[in-house]
Amino acid sequence: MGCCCPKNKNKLVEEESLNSQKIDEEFEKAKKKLSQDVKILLLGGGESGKSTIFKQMRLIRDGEFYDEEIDRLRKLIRRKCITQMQILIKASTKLVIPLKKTEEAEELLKIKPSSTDWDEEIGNLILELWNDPGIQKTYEEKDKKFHLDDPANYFFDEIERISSDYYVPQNEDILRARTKTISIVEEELIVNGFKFTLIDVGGQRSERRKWIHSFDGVTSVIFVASLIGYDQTLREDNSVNRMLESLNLFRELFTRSWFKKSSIILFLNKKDLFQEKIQKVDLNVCFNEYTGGKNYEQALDFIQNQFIEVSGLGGNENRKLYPFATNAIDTSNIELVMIGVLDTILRKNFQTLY
Ligand SMILES: Nc1nc2c(ncn2[C@@H]2O[C@H](COP(=O)(O)OP(=O)(O)OP(=O)(O)O)[C@@H](O)[C@H]2O)c(=O)[nH]1
Ligand SMILES: [Mg+2]
Repeated sequence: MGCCCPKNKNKLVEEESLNSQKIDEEFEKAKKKLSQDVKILLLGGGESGKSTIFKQMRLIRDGEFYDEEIDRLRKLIRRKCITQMQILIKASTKLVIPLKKTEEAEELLKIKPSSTDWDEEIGNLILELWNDPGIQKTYEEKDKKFHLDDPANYFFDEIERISSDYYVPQNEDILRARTKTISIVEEELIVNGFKFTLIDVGGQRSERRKWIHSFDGVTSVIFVASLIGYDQTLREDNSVNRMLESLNLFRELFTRSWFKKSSIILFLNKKDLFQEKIQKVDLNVCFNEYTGGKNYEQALDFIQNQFIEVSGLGGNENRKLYPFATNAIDTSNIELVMIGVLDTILRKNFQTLY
């Protein structure tokens, strides 16, 4: 029989803990050097939250957004308020939902968002319409019957502030202002003292063929999937469910073996909106076999397992999938998660040196 006397056992434990302490110390020393070469690619379907995570990283690095960006974003946010309300008005007509504020609706439809300067009258129109029960009823039909940007209600609720002459977009507004990514954006970033390169690409179908150019030398992929996609269809194809598209895309990453050597991190994003949606829309609209009802944890677990299953990494000890539930609007959540992600990536890189 092997040695089992307490004295030797204690010695073994001591040696093991000394060893792991030594590895930790070496890892801390190597961390700075290793992080220089870390290249992380954000992948995932359209509107999953990649660029919002990218923006958060820049915010964490710089502490604020630049003035010239703020000017552009003020215009973008106001333009969005007009276009999103126009979508709601048109949807109400299509769904035959009567409005009380028909004159205001006609006025707003006449505005050309890209060539009109903002004035407070536009803000008043939007406020009146947002308070119209017909518009509220139409809003409840979004996702099921038509597409609207996820944060549209946030901007409408804030319309008086946004409409004011003194309006300066706050970080919360900027993080919610959406523009579809149509290029590849690469930036050197810093979290917790460690530099790395983050790459953001467009997630809609037409953008994906550009991805291949970003794959070179990638240390890690953060795959971003929107948790609320289970009752949404793609903007680019109304017959395809967003969650299923995201799972297919994820499967493709593994079947094509593009990232054989990279660590794959999964961000199950928009957990804040998911928490609300799961109370109203059952996950079984997308997955027949789901029986967990409105329970957030069960629903989250179920979705996570779907991703683990398609990756085929469930039983693979050498190649693990690292899942995180995230809220890309919440700076402290993203900072905390990124510290964990970087640590995981660096440790993996470190292990390959030995
Ligand atoms: N509430 C909430 N909104 C989010 C979250 N993540 C992203 N959003 C919003 O969702 C919208 C789409 O996010 P983007 O970051 O532009 O999505 P993307 O993946 O870059 O989209 P593409 O560029 O088309 O591929 C934006 O309005 C974001 O503010 C989240 O975790 N919570
Ligand atoms: Mg984007």
